[in-house]
Amino acid sequence: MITSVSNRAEELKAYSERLAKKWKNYFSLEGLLPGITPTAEQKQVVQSSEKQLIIRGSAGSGKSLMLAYRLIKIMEQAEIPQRILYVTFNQTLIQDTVKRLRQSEKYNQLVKQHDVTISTYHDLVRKILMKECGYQEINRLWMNQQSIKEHESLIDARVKVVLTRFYESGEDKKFERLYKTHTAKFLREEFFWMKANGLITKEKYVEKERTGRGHSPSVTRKQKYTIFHLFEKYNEFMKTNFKVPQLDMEDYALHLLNELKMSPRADFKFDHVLVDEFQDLQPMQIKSLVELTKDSITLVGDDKQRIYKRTPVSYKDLNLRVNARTNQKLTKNFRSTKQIMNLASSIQFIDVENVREDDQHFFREGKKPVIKHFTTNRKMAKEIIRRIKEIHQENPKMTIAVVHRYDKTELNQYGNLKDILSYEFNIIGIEKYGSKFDYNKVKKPIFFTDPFEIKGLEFDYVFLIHFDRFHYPSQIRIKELNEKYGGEKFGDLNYEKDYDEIFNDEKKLLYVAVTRARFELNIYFVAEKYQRVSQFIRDFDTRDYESNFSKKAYKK
Ligand SMILES: Nc1ncnc2c1ncn2[C@@H]1O[C@H](COP(=O)(O)OP(=O)(O)OP(=O)(O)O)[C@@H](O)[C@H]1O
Repeated sequence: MITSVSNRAEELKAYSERLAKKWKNYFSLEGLLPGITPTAEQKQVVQSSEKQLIIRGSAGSGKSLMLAYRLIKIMEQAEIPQRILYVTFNQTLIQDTVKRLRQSEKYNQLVKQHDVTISTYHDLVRKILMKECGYQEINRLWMNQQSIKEHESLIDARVKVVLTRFYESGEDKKFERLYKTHTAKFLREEFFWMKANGLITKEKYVEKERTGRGHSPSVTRKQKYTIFHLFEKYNEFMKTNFKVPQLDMEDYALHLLNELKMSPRADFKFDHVLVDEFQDLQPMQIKSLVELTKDSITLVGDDKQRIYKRTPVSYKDLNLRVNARTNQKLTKNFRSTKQIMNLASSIQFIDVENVREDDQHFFREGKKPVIKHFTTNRKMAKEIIRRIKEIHQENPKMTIAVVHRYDKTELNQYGNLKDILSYEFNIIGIEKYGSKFDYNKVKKPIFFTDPFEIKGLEFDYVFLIHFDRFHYPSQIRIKELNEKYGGEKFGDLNYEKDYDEIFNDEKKLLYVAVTRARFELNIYFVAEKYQRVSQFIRDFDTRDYESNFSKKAYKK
């Protein structure tokens, strides 16, 4: 009798503890941000109390928004001040995140009680290394296409010095000969790949198969020893040849991991880490963020939007335990119309699931996207100007982006589309994304940008131009590939694999660009004949778009 009473008391105690825990973890999402009523699946990912959580979902499903909600939840439920880190890809996305969070009364109240850092990965690590670990000046890295290219060219030049010294000193005689195609640029790519994946010991590098980057030029096992020697020489050069030791962009994660290994209880660790656009972080960068976390980590992303090269990794190697509870998905789309997403989700990739997202639900409907052919730039410009003026007449505050693929020199040339549009509109770059504009002005703002710069952002109307076979896929990339192989090499398995990979990457860029549009998507191209349209049109179902040319040839 006595035992049974005490058992019951135990049971009751356990029950009330479970209930209390449940209530403690319960967090009300109502009215946190104006105009937003989270869906049941969104609530579920915010409420999750998993210490490691990965949230996936197609473009516009509210991943970034739910990450912001999780940040607020963490702050509200904490009994003592927390150190919280929110990592996003670039400066524009930081501004956008802060702007979004500031709209929440609750965030404004709570943020004063906690230590919240919102930063890009590289800025964060730079700050930790300099402020906490005694590193000397580290140059700041900007996460945009142009700065990344400049950084890569700088490193190419340094690798070239190392390579020249290697040959001129006669040291090369002691090693397996490299091919002519093993240029400084190739070596830099190889070194970055090694660092990004943590293959920094001879054994690991020699054993690792080549994945997630080009297959050319080929490298024999013996040559890998030569390359590893050059890798060590390069690292030494970066460390000792300058007034202060230099870091390349893939060094950051390795240095941070090293510091964390030396002091596992480091003060600079965070209680909670939240990561947006995690598909574009490298394996070692993700690993370092996992290690930088004391309590919880949430990562959100979409593999279809991966626009920077990354090797497929096993989560286990990154110390991430992934199962059904820790890996969640959002399926309702809040940004784009059903018609825009129908077109976007028919783009076929070779490295991510190609399911036409039938489980996806939509918040809004609209016109079918239009693909239009023009014979001259002027004619296209005239149509863009006409349509934008029409949109502005209805609502001058609508955000509009023209997404081009000009390179830097083309952009400075006279007579390009930017030039023509600037007579009518205030042409602005993506760095102004968070700015306020005076819409009463005659010249209204329109964004003129390339697809790399607009990940994570959204616009009411998108005009995607250059949808021809020279720009999608970029013929510059195909040309570089052909140079590597000494011409087109169809029939050569490696060439074909690399060729397909370029197609795949370029399709992801297209996916990112088209999924930025909220209400309307216009896809334009200029060519003598409409048959010069991008080959990617073949992925689309002809019923999903309108065109001013015959679609017959593109029917599947
Ligand atoms: N429940 C909701 N109610 C209303 N609007 C919502 C809701 N969820 C998300 N949105 C809106 O949908 C848009 C897309 O959200 P968000 O930017 O978070 O998507 P995402 O999945 O991060 O997109 P991407 O992968 O393209 O970065 C935003 O304008 C957001 O405010």
